[in-house]
Amino acid sequence: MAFLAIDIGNTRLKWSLYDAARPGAVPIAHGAEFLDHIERLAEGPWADLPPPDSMLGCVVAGDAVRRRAEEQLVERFECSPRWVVSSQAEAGIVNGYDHPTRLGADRWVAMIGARHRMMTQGAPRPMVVVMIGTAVTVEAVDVHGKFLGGLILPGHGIMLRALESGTAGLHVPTGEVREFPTNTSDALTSGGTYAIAGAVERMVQHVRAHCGAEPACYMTGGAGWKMAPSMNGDFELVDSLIMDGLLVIAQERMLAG
Ligand SMILES: Nc1ncnc2c1ncn2[C@@H]1O[C@H](COP(=O)(O)OP(=O)(O)O)[C@@H](O)[C@H]1O
Ligand SMILES: CC(C)(COP(=O)(O)O)[C@@H](O)C(=O)NCCC(=O)O
Ligand SMILES: [K+]
Repeated sequence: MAFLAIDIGNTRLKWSLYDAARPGAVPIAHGAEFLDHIERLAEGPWADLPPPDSMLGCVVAGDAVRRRAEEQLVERFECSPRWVVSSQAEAGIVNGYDHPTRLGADRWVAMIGARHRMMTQGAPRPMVVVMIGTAVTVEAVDVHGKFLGGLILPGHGIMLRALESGTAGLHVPTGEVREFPTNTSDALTSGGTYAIAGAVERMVQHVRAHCGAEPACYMTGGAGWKMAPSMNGDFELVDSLIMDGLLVIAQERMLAG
């Protein structure tokens, strides 16, 4: 029962094909396409794949992008598209958002993936779940799996473009992360990196104070590896957090009939 998981963010579509919708499954194949290249999937990376029996995805890019992905799915696999919508509760997470369905589906699925991982690692703990994609999100989840709330920040690229377009003198190549930057490139790169690291540190403090326990901290997203060396504390970098969450949800829904 092959299963295809898809995550469409604001920059790239990521996909993973598994032999079954089972948490912990190893992908048979996986890939990522920038949104401009979605039309290549059916005749490119998907051309020689065994067709999945089902799929589940999350999409936060617009409706037009979602439709282009659905066209590829139907063209290549005749597979009915199914997309996760954030809800009141699913797979161990309870949604504390004012309007639960307005929470980005990628954030919801990543928390579900993180909670599942944390429960396999030992006793339940609160969590901080960080996603470094086009935007950066920093979620707080208590020991019972309640999503308390989260931060949204601009990602590295958006921060740099905002500074470039809002100033006369900030057009420079990417620099290095330095504690005390002494040139414009390093100052910009370090500023962006420590803005994210600082926001994450604050959320860790908030969770520690609110929950009275040390949170388990997970980080994911296309630019997670860039942030990892600059993070304080014990962050586990898990590239597959969203795919893991999709596997958990797909299996639970299958078991529920
Ligand atoms: N191969 C790559 N080369 C350069 N940057 C990358 C690459 N992959 C990811 N990134 C960085 O990660 C971000 C996109 O990550 P991703 O998780 O795909 O975002 P989203 O989910 O928002 O589409 C980009 O903004 C970019 O900074
Ligand atoms: C915050 C996001 C833009 C992150 O998108 P991404 O960086 O993964 O492309 C996305 O999850 C979103 O559009 N959320 C809806 C608003 C919300 O979660 O409150
Ligand atoms: K994402």
